[in-house]
Parts: sequence; C-alpha cells; structure tokens
Amino acid sequence: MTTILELKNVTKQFGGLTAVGDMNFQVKKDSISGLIGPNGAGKTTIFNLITGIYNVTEGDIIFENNKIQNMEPYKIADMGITRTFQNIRLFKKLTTYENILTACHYNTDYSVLDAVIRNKKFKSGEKKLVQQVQALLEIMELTDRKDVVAANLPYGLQRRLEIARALALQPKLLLLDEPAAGMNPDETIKLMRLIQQIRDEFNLTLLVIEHHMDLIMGICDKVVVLNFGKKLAEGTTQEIQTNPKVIEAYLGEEDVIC
Ligand SMILES: Nc1ncnc2c1ncn2[C@@H]1O[C@H](COP(=O)(O)OP(=O)(O)OP(=O)(O)O)[C@@H](O)[C@H]1O
Repeated sequence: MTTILELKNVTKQFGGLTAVGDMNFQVKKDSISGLIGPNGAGKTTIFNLITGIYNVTEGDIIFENNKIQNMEPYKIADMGITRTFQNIRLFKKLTTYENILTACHYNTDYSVLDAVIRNKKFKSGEKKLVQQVQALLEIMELTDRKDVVAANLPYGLQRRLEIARALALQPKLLLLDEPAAGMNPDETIKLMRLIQQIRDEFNLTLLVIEHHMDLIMGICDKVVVLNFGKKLAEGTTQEIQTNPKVIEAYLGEEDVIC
C-alpha cells in the first residue's frame, strides 16, 4: 500500500510549550487510521498542522509526495485534504439539503457567465449537483431530514451532516475530529458503519481523532497514540490494546469511552 500522508520530525511549539514534539507517522492510502491520547496530547494540533491552520515549528508534512507544511489552508484543501471540527460548524439556519448543496457548489465547473445566461453547461451542471446532494443525503442517511434546518437536527445528525459537507468537497484524505463526540452508543455504532462505507464508496483515506474506543478499535487499520505531544505507540488495534505503556497512560483512564 502506498503512503498518502507522512509526518516527518514535526514539532509545533506555542511559546515555551511543545504541543507536538518530533512526530513521525505515516498514513497508508485507503486506510482508516486513528489518533488517540489524553486531553491536551496534541491531536487537534496535528490536524491544524496538516490543514495549514498552524505553521510547523520544524519538520515536514508530505501529502502525495508534496511537502505541504505551512501552505495556505485553501491550497491544502484544493489538493484534497478536508476535515471536520470538534465543535460542529454548519450553516445553522440553512436546511440539511442547502448545507450540502453549498459545499457541492465548490466543485462546479460552470462559470458565473454560464449561470447568468443559464446555458446548457449550467443546466447540466445543476442537474449533476442535485444528484450529488441526493447521493450524499442517502449515504449519510439524512434524506428524510433534508428540509430540516440544521440547528433543529439532533446532535448526532448534525455530526453526520458535517461529514456529508466534507465529502461534498471530494477529498482524498478526510480528517475527522471526534466525530462521535456526544453520540449515544447506538449512534456511534451507526457512525462506525457509515465511516467504513464512505471509505469504500469514495476511495477515501481517513484519519480519525476519537475518545470513543469502541469506534477506534472497531474501524481502524492502525492507531497512533500520543501523550504530551509525543508518539507513545503505533500499531494495529490489537497491539495498542495490549500495549502496557498505552494502558498506563491512556486506556486505563476512567473517562475513556468504551
Ligand atoms: N493556539 C494555541 N496556543 C497555545 N497553546 C495551544 C494552542 N493550541 C493548542 N495549544 C496547546 O497545545 C496542547 C495540545 O492541544 P491539542 O488541542 O492539540 O490537544 P488534543 O490532544 O487535541 O486535546 P483534546 O482531546 O482535549 O481535544 C495543549 O496543551 C493546548 O493547550
């Protein structure tokens, strides 16, 4: 399997605080990888470095053989990396359908002029958009809520809508920051199934931050464990679950959600 993303000796300092220190790991194409660790371990900082929100202090981030560290976030998004956020970011007053549609518009190939004169290119583009939105509604099981305003969706469905919006941007690598936060066990199981399904249907690679261990252990091909900004361990779910260092630093904690 080829490597789609690699962090090489990546360090991020905030003043005197090393949030991420000398981090090295690889993500294989078409895999689902997990990033876990106690609160403040540096997980979200790594997402912010990969997506260009933060500049690295040192080191390289390589995506499809290109160094992307310190590039503008929009350029990184254009290269095919999309993310969701720990705190949900939706257009709260728009419907589920409209939320996805606005994201799909990012990939249209007609110009403003085509839209103004409503020519054939515009009409076929719009038809494709509608099909794309419907497909995303269906795969994320949101079709029956398509006319509900985002703010009125139950929390678990808002999280699924966020993923649908991210998928609308047609990423190659999707970063999910605590996608199951606030979900009950049933919703979490459903989400696990959906994440596997989108990986298969969209030929996606996923990197997932999550405290719900059922989800991580249920879907990840590989897990990287962080502690105090450093890599504590890396391996298969089996290796991680039985690693004494991981159990001591993280899995033994009472607030890890199993
Ligand atoms: N913009 C910032 N300025 C200063 N310190 C920051 C900044 N962003 C993160 N940090 C610090 O870096 C460390 C790592 O934070 P980060 O949010 O990456 O942890 P995390 O593993 O995602 O935690 P959680 O599981 O609670 O979301 C923390 O000590 C945090 O306070």
